[in-house]
Amino acid sequence: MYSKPAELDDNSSVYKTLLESTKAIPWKIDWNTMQFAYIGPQIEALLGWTPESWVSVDDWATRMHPEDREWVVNFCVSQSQSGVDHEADYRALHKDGHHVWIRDVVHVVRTDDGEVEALIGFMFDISERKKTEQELAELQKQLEEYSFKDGLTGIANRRMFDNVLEESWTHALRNSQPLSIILMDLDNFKQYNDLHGHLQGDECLKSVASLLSKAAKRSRDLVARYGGEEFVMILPETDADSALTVAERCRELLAKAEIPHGGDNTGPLVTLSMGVGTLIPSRDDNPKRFLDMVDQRLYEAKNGGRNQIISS
Ligand SMILES: Nc1nc2c(ncn2[C@@H]2O[C@H](COP(=O)(O)OP(=O)(O)OP(=O)(O)O)[C@@H](O)[C@H]2O)c(=O)[nH]1
Repeated sequence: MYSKPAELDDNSSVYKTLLESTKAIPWKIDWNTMQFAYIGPQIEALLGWTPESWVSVDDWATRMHPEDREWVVNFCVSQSQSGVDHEADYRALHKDGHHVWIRDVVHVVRTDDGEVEALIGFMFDISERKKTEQELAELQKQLEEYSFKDGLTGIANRRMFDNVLEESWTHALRNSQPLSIILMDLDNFKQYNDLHGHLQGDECLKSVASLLSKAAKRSRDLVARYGGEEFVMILPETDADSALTVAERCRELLAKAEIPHGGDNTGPLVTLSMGVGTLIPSRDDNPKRFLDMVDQRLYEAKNGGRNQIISS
């Protein structure tokens, strides 16, 4: 039978020093009593609780974030009962009340006849790693938002518009429902920029985006920035009369906002030209042709003297 070399016993103080000088915190739990047989003194520096205060597994479980406790305890108990080494990440409670992210890596020690005898493990402080992970997740979220959002005005961008149009088209086709689109373009905006400066131009675009968002009231309506000084609205399940009502509401809201233009040969206020289109899609149509038709109406509105709505 294997017997431990004598120098291992002699070296036990060396091992103890080594264990207690690592950043990872060693511990041992006796399986029969569920009591801590040992925990490294480093635990106090990490969590504030003295080593002596870790008496039983209950101390371990109660010093855990309530949202983590149930699954971590259940997981660790079931893995240990099956004799499987395992690890778990959870938030441990610091004595002063805040939480510290811990990774507990657990080895199940068994007797020669296979009975679980003890659990030994190391706790690692992974708060830095978790912080980085959380920051990355936050950045990812922002990136997703930026890629579907127009950076200047905060409303949906062209990419979002393309996606929503595709989706609304399919829905309308499947359910034989009307779909409306309003294309809008600010009048004489080049002159506005020339007169008031590009920054003021940007402010104007932001105000228009905000008031258009108020004009589209249903949750499935979408207002997007289509391009420079062009905006677009998708109005699902909306017939021609209702779409015209929304377009008129846009014009009224802009008139009420009274954004001064003041260019030569323009009215005193900023205005919009609009093309409105409605159809119940059939298999012979496609979204691009529909958009071209609405764009043609916008063009007519411009040619007809601007600040007007062409809907048929
Ligand atoms: N400030 C600002 N101006 C923009 C932005 N995007 C486009 N524009 C300006 O919008 C103007 C559009 O000019 P045009 O296409 O000639 O149209 P317009 O002067 O509005 O004339 P009509 O459409 O015929 O009424 C250009 O001067 C662009 O520089 C932007 O993000 N910010």
